[in-house]
Amino acid sequence: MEKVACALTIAGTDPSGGAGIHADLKTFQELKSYGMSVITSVVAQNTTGVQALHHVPLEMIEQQLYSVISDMPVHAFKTGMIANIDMMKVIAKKIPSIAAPYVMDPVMVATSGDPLIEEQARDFLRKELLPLTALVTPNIPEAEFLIGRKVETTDDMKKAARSIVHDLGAGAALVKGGHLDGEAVDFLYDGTTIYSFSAKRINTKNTHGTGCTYSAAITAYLSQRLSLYEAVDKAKHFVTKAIKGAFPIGAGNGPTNHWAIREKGVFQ
Ligand SMILES: Nc1ncnc2c1ncn2[C@@H]1O[C@H](COP(=O)(O)OP(=O)(O)O)[C@@H](O)[C@H]1O
Ligand SMILES: Cc1ncc(COP(=O)(O)OP(=O)(O)O)c(N)n1
Repeated sequence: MEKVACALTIAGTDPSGGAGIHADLKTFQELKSYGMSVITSVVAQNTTGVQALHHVPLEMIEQQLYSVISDMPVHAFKTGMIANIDMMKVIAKKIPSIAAPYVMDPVMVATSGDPLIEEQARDFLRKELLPLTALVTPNIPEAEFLIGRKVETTDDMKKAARSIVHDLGAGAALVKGGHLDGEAVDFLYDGTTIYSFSAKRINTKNTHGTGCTYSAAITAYLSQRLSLYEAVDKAKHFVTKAIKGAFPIGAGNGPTNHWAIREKGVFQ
């Protein structure tokens, strides 16, 4: 029988299709991993922000996890939006039974600035979920929260990546530089070596879903048994292409896009 790489995302939804579960599944599909999902929250949102949140009941999150894990192979998985401590507890309990690399996108606020997780849950995520990861992928504000100090330079980014691994117990850390000026440079620390991944900054406001797409691409490549370095390297190329191809649709920050055809006059 042929083997298929299977990737799972545990996250919230985005009916406008740019972020969350929707971005993750599109990315898995494009990168030729078989995509599966467990929904934590149904989020009414679009390119302008978050309009409403509905949290899936805990027993239903647990049931979805059971349905996937008891029947399907999982070769790598990621988490995105996990809104509160109770949800985190349910997920943390199941993680040890998934024998696959865990990529955490420590989602806290949307690009629009709307909060996606409860204030008190941030500490739980740092103390209880982070040590279970193979990789965590914070942006600058997320890294600042995790280590409790400012991250303003590339040197600070490298130090943050080291702290997240050595002081907080993550398997590896990828600190992303999208929120700084200049080159879009990210630093990966795997416990021994710092690697950098750099791309020319693209002048666009259409970055809705970049973090989701990037961590999903890493998860897809890990599910295909690439090394952590190779997975991040290929995912960086993928997300850069997706930002280049982002759409000026919607009134706010348009979604990233990797392949849909952009013809003059077709969009808006
Ligand atoms: N304008 C941009 N041009 C090119 N790459 C970017 C741009 N903005 C972000 N990136 C890259 O997109 C990825 C996501 O980064 P970042 O914006 O820092 O995280 P998040 O989307 O979670 O806030 C990183 O690889 C970052 O370097
Ligand atoms: C359900 C859900 N999960 C995550 C996000 C964050 O996406 P976005 O606002 O685009 O920020 P980055 O992916 O760029 O960090 C979301 N909006 N919704």
